[in-house]
Amino acid sequence: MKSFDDLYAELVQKAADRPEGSGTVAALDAGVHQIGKKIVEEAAEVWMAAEYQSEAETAEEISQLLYHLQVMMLARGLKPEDIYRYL
Ligand SMILES: N=c1c2ncn([C@@H]3O[C@H](COP(=O)(O)OP(=O)(O)OP(=O)(O)O)[C@@H](O)[C@H]3O)c2ncn1[C@@H]1O[C@H](COP(=O)(O)O)[C@@H](O)[C@H]1O
Repeated sequence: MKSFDDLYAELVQKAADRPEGSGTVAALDAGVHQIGKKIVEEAAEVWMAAEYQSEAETAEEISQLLYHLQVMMLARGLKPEDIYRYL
């Protein structure tokens, strides 16, 4: 099972290697404004899933929000440690 840190390491590699078809590379190229819009969209989907959908569906939406937050971390040059210090 993939952890938060595992996913971050994978995304760092994607950003460096820039493989064809990577959604992460496309999102990073689109920039902070577009990534921010996606975060807001995914956050709303988490909210709606938590109110009206199953636990599994809510968990999936949360995973997608975490992914897009990690893309924003990469776009702004933030590492997990930079976030953990505030937890
Ligand atoms: N965990 C994720 C992940 N979660 C969410 N997403 C993206 O976020 C979107 C969220 O889905 P929605 O249901 O909101 O779909 P949507 O609105 O139709 O999506 P889009 O039209 O915006 O693509 C998905 O379509 C993916 O593009 C993710 N994209 C990639 N990953 C993982 O990130 C890694 C790198 O991925 P690539 O860069 O694509 O190789 C891989 O391990 C992937 O599994």
